[in-house]
Amino acid sequence: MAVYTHLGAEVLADLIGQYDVGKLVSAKGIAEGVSNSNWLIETTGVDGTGARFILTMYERRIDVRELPFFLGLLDHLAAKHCPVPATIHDRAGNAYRDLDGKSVALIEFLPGVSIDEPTPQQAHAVGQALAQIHTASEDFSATRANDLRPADWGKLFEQCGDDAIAAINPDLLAAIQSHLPTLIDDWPEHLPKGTIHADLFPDNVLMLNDTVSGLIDFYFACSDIAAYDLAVTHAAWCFSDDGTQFHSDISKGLIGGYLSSRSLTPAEQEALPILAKGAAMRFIATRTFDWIDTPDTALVARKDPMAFVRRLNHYDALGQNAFHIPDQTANG
Ligand SMILES: Nc1ncnc2c1ncn2[C@@H]1O[C@H](COP(=O)(O)OP(=O)(O)OP(=O)(O)O)[C@@H](O)[C@H]1O
Ligand SMILES: N[C@@H](CCO)C(=O)O
Repeated sequence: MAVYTHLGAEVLADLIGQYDVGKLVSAKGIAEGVSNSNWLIETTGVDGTGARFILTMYERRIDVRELPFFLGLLDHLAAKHCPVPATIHDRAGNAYRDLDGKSVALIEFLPGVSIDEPTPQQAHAVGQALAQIHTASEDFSATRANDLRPADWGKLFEQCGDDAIAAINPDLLAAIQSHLPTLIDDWPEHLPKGTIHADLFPDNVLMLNDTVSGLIDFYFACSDIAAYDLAVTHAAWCFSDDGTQFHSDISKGLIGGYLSSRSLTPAEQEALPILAKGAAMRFIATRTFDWIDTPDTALVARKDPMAFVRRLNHYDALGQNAFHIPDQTANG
């Protein structure tokens, strides 16, 4: 369920009337997603041939003061022909509006479906699209600090408390205690930074066959290490959901796709194992926090932190061999 607020037909028609998109035809709540309320909006379109949009109401987690960064980034990337939805501005030029004390944005609808089990070709397309947004955002001037860096993972674990963490699974606490200090001490701060998506999971990618039609949900986007974004995407795409199986063909496809559009420096390549362990720890941290914070009777399904402990152990065991850097493109 992800429609937290009821919007009546008149309120919606009045809202859509603030944009040059034709008249409201229908609005359907979208079940996917947990952070915001989303509706699929159909209008008559400016020329009467019909048009579709996504209306997002920002419910929680997102600080409204950060909306200019997130929505400005979408506009910047869309203008550079990256597969991301542009925001629709109202007649006064606003990218977002206030509706009964909550912020709402109207966003371009992109076709496509999220893929659960990608093929290597699809992973290649995802890697390429990720590199494309890294390159296209090089001249995006706005910045946003990443609020989920190694020290922040530590703070989340402190808030949870060791006993509560061990109660989920003793191996969870053991993995945190054995890896977090090194990740904090050895985090490769010197690597090239830029604007990153930071949460490019399969549910945030829309695909039409082997083509990426949409990268969505940029609400963790921030200014940080570019290769960390590749590591996050690797951790998100190259394993079975529960983290028990590593798919090396997907890894090859993803990294090959990334390198086809943006090269990795030798330092970035060398840092991939620690970045990937960090990526796993970032999702262990938020999943552990959410697990403890969300009652097991809640409507929202909790995500298992152990799925990322298994990824962390895999990266720890394989080191550089978890990545597949083709020699001929390695240095651009
Ligand atoms: N621009 C878009 N075009 C087409 N469909 C979209 C678009 N944006 C969102 N969607 C659809 O809406 C669903 C929910 O969007 P999203 O994942 O951004 O939700 P959320 O609640 O904001 O995020 P989260 O997944 O972090 O809880 C997506 O799974 C997708 O089906
Ligand atoms: N994609 C994340 C949730 C958002 O941070 C996860 O699967 O844990």
